[in-house]
Formats: sequence, structure tokens, C-alpha cells
Amino acid sequence: MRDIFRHLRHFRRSLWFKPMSGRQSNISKFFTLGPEDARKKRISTPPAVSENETTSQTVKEKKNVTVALKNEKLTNNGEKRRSDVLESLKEEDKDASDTMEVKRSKVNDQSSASSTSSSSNPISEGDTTPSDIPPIAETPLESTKKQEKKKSHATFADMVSTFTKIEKTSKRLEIIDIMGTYFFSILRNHPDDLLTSVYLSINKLGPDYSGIELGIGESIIMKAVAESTGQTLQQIKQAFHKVGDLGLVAQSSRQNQPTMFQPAALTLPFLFDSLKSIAQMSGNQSQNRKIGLIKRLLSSCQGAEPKYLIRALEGKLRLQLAEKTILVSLANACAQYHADKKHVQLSQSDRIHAEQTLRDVYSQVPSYDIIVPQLIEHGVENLRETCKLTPGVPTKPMLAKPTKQFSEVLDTFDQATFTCEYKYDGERAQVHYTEDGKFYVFSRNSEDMSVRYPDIMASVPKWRKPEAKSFILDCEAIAWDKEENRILPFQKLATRKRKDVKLEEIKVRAGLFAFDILYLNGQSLLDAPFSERRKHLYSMFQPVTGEFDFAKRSDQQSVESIQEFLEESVKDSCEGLMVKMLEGPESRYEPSKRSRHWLKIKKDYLSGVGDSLDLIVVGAYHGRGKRTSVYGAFLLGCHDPDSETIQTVCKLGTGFSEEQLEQFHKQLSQIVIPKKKDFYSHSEAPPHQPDVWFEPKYLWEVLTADLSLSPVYKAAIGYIQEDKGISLRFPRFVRVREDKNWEDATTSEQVSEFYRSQMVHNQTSARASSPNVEEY
Ligand SMILES: Nc1ncnc2c1ncn2[C@@H]1O[C@H](COP(=O)(O)OP(=O)(O)OP(=O)(O)O)[C@@H](O)[C@H]1O
Ligand SMILES: [Mg+2]
Ligand SMILES: [Mg+2]
Repeated sequence: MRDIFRHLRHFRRSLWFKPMSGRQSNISKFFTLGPEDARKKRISTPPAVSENETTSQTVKEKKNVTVALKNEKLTNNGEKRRSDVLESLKEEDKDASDTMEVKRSKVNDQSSASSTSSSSNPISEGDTTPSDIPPIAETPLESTKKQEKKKSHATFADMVSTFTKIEKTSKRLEIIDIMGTYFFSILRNHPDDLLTSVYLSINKLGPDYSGIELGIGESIIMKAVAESTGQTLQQIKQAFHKVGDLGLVAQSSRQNQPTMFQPAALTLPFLFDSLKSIAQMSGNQSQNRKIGLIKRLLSSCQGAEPKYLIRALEGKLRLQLAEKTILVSLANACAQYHADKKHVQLSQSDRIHAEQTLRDVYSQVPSYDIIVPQLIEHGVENLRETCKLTPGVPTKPMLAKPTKQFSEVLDTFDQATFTCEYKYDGERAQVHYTEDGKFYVFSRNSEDMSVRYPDIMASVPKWRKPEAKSFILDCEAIAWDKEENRILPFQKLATRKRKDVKLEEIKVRAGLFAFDILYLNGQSLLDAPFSERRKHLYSMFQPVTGEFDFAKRSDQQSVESIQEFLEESVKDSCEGLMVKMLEGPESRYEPSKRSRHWLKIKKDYLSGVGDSLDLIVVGAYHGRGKRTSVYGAFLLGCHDPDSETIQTVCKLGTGFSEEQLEQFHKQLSQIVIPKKKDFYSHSEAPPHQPDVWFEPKYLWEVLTADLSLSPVYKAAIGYIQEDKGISLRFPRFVRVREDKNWEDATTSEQVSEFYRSQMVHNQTSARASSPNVEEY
């Protein structure tokens, strides 16, 4: 019986992929010749772990789980499992009417312009009653009637077979190809499921600002896996300890479980809604309800599905599918789909155009909820017109390049007019105000931080002139000392609570320094020159001491005046200066770009490498002497989005207080992993191995005296020298970056730029100090 089902399944899958085969080669051809290759600046980047290595590792991991599980005496008590399911179902029924709390931290009690389509609560669907339960633990998810209706939906099985292919390669172009083919097939067969398939591929449940996040605790997942596969919690824990991947444990446990009924295929919308429900469950009994729902999902999984389901629940798919990869794949799939619809041939330039358009639009409106329906309907045509900057939806902020020398400023801007502004040391705040008077503050990461700043919200009527009916401002939020009337250091701002902030309880007041305006009264200002945007900014708002002001500026163009202004900024508790292009098309606001048209000069860093780095904590070394109970040093890495690896860059042991070391030990002990991740790139030599490895999670800001080439550390390997990475010399801890995810860490390319600029700087100084050297 099982075999027949297996064959049927296989047959269904082969049908699924058949219509794609012609396309696939087409798409592949394009991708292999794709512009990504040409754009690569590096000499070469060997993959951190070869394909064979990765595959053999996975096989090894699987073996480990099986052995681990076999070592335990498996109690395969069907009766017990059945009663468990009954128990949990009763519990779920009881709890189904509980209200769910939406996590979105929004000040205004309303749904945003683009809020995700309302999710139905799968528990309350009431499609499974205890009497439907078959004699084993596989609870059918949906009645036959419902299955018929949902037959037209994309299945998790097909998504998982795509993920399995991706896991076997580390080549970005191949991954783009596989994902492109997958999205294309969804567009052709189940366009309504495109949005869910995109979200599930990136393991998100909505746009970043929706605040709905997965990341279910290990203990809940282990319980669910144990209960649904008839094992003890102890067995699951031991297997997990051995392999370090609950997904693999779940997969293996499920495979060892005898099944009588083929469960109904898990559809993407059902899975997505269930995950959303799980993420939003809170309050009384929520843990049991979560376990109940996870068990039901698990019982519908087959093959490799449990592995990805569990990883999705944990909030880490481990596929390293970067946003860029998804965007390129999606753009190509849509371009092909619409060309087919119109019976036209798709040219390479059409594809590049599609890719560029989608990337631009996404950086302005980073919400698939808004973009995907338009893509299905019209492709990238008109996308720029239909998906526009809107108050209430955060846009990706423009970023600046660091600079080490004043002369670099003049070189960069050449003859163009520029302007200098104070660089305030607080937190980026994108302030939105909608036509209907709703107010939001978004972080650098597009997270909704409105609840963090009730004091700022309360002050809006004081500084907004009535003519400003809707707007988006780019600001820095700082801590303000009311008594002394001055800016407080960043550390003070960081002491503010991040959630549940009550206006009357605020001790450290926040104020805004506005430096740009992106949207005003129904119009996007992104393409207007900066000088014009500034005029709007000055005319629509008014300064209120300690609550709102414009970033202090100087439009002088000489090196001496920049130097003077820099001194002044530091006296006024600022970090340095931002130098920005003022006039012409190049002074437009470029969302998400780290642009040459914005330079940052930080006073402290002029003698170092020009800027601090934000690095991922990937490992640690046990402390010695006074530090035995904590970690004494840490292994840090930068992010290489192209190869989707984390490359190690230094061992860090200075700059910490005793309290910090204790706190970090507590935090990091929670995320220890049994062995290095496949995508960590570090020397294999035993003396260079840390005592423990961590999940990528925390990002620390680090300063360094200079950079050097290194055979041990792998940062930017291939950028400067084929077989050497770059490492930091005398690194020093500055602070934890809570406003950035680990994916936003300093990139390998940035590390290589720091190194190059240091080389240029050193050569210039050498020439200046010994003018005759070159003559000999
Ligand atoms: N006048 C200003 N114009 C633009 N940004 C400003 C200004 N004053 C302060 N800032 C802040 O400076 C930040 C850029 O410099 P900073 O070195 O602090 O960047 P960061 O947050 O560490 O990010 P990265 O290092 O990735 O650029 C902006 O994101 C913004 O928060
Ligand atoms: Mg800053
Ligand atoms: Mg920085």
C-alpha cells in the first residue's frame, strides 16, 4: 500500500516538472551568461565548502541521527500516540476560540495599507474531529471534500524538492536558476500561491514591518516531534545533541515511523496560515496549542518535508536564500511568464530590465504583499507606477560610504556642489505620517518601532506645520538632556526600553534630527535634487528645542571649512560629518544604496580604517585566569552575500566590561551549535578552531587599528589575493548592534575596500614622508 502511494506521489511530481523542462534550459542559459558574472569584481571566490563536502556532510548527519535514534530503544506505542493526538485535539478545540494577539507593534490600532491578507485560523476550521482519527498518529489535515477543493494549490512537497536541489549546490547562479524555475511553475499552475511561496522560501510570514516572526523555541518543537513520532523527549534530545539539527531529527524520526495512510498533501496556503497562527499564538495554553498544530503539520509531512517544516518553525531554513537571489529569480520567472502569455521571445535585455526594475521597486517598497499581485497581473511593466513609496510602508534607507581623508571628499565630488551635515550618533528613524494622521517610526531595518517612541509621537503636532498633510522623513533619533539642553551619548538612548514604552515612564527623552524628506503630500520626492528636498523640509516643519530640529549644515566647499565644521560637530556631541551631493540628478535619494553621493567622516576613525565594522559572532574561546566562567575571546565574521557565507575576520578579546562578558556568556550559551555551519568559512587547522561555535545571531560593532592579509581568516578571500583573506589587527569591541540583523553585517567587499583604502593611504603617507623614495 505504501509503495503504491509512493509511486503515485512520484508520478505526480514528475508531471509537475515536465512542462518546465523546456523553460528550464532556456532560463539556465540566461543565468549562466547572466550579468552577475560580469559584475563580480573579485579575482575568484572558492566556495567555502565544496559541493561534495556538503553532500557527504548531509549524508553523514543523516546517518548520525539514525544511529542516535536506533541506540535508543524505540518505544513504538501506537495506542499511546493516538491518545496523545486525541488529547491535543481536545485541547485545541477548547482553545480554538481564544483570541490571538497580533504581534505587530503599531501605535495606531489599525491595519497598514499593505497588511498581509488575513490568515484564517486553521485550528478553528474545524475540519478534523476526534472521530476522524485513523488508528495511527497520522491525523488527516483536511476532509476529502476540502482536499478536492484545494487540489489546485501548490504543495509543500514540491517546494521541498526545490529546496533539496538548492541544498546540493553552493553556486549562486544555479540557485537562481532552480528558484526561477520553481516560481515560474507556480506562476503557471498556481499563481494565487506565488505570494505564499515567496514568503515560505525566505522563511518570513509577512513584510519586516509586520513584526510577525517565526522562531519557535526548541523545547516546544522537541516536544511536538516526540509526541508525533511516538518517542520520548529524551530520545529526541539525545538525537538533537548528536546532530545539532532538529529538522534532521524530525525527518529521520518520521521516516522510522510506520504509516498506514498516506496523509493529504500539505498545501502552501494551509502551511502558511498554520505557521502564522503558531507565530501569533499567545497567552493561556498557547504552548499546548502550538504543539498541537505542529503535530498536525508533522503528520502531513513525508520524505524531507519534516526537515524543512521544523527548520521553518525554528526560523532558520539554512538555505541561505538571500533576498537578492529571490528577487532575481522572481523577476526572471515573471518576465518569462508574461512573455509567454504575449507569445513573444524574451531577450536578455528584457530580463536585465525586469531584474533591475524589481530590485529598484523592492528597495522603495519592500513588501511582497504589495508587489507580487502586480507582478502576477502585469509583470514588471508599470511596476514603478503601481508600487510607489507610500507613508506607512517603510522604504530601505540610503547608506553612506566611509572616508578617511578630506581630500577624498573633494576627489569624489569633483566639481559638483556638496553640503556637510552633522552626523548625529543615535538611531536611524524613518518617520511616516499618513493622510489620515497615522504616525510610524521605522528602524534602519524596516522594523516598526512606533511603540518605542510615544514621546516623539506626542510631539508631532508641535513641529509639523498644518500644510504637511502626509510625509516621510529621514531622521536620526537621539537622547536629549532636558536640563542641560544637549545631546546625550548613544549609550543613553540604548537604555530605553524597546517594547511597551509608556509616555509617563520615559526617563531618557528622545528627539529627532531630520536630514531628508522622501515624500510630501502625496508626492514622492526621491528623484528631486537634495537642495529641493531640503527646501521642502525647512518649509514644512519647525524646530522645537529638544524634540525636533534639522540636521546642522554647512554648504562651504573648501577642505579647511570641512575640517572646521568637523571639529565643531565633535564639540556638539556628534560623531563627525556626512557630506552629501547637493545639486543635480545624482543628488537624488537612493533607497538601500550605499552611495558615493553620501560620505561619512568620523573624527575618531580618521586614524584607523575610516569606519567601524559590524561583525557576526560565530565562535568563542573559553576564558582563562580571571575569565574562566565566561568566554575570554570571540571569533567574528563578515558576510559575503555573493557566496552566501560568513567569512571569519578576527579573534576579539578587548573592549569588554566584566558585566558585558557575563551577559554575552549567558546570551551566547543559548545558541551554541555542536559543529561549525557549512556556510562558515574559516581555517580548518586545529590550532585556529574556537572552543564553541554559535548560530549566526548577534552583531557587534568593532573598531580596528588596521587590516592585514591572513592565511587563517577568510574575510574577502580572493578580493586582494587568491588564497588569502583579510583580518583585523588589534580589534576592539564597541557595542552590540541591535538595530541590524546578522545579514546586515559588514560585507566582504566592504572589508576589501577598507584594505584597499588603507593601502592607498599608506602609500600616500610614505611618499609624503620620504619624497625621494620614488627617485631611486
Ligand atoms: N545628517 C545625517 N545624514 C545621514 N545620516 C545620518 C546623519 N546623522 C546621523 N546619521 C546616521 O548615520 C548613519 C550612517 O553612519 P553610521 O556609521 O552610523 O552607519 P551604520 O548605522 O553603522 O551603518 P553602516 O556602517 O552600515 O553604514 C545613518 O544610518 C544615520 O543613522
Ligand atoms: Mg550610527
Ligand atoms: Mg557602521
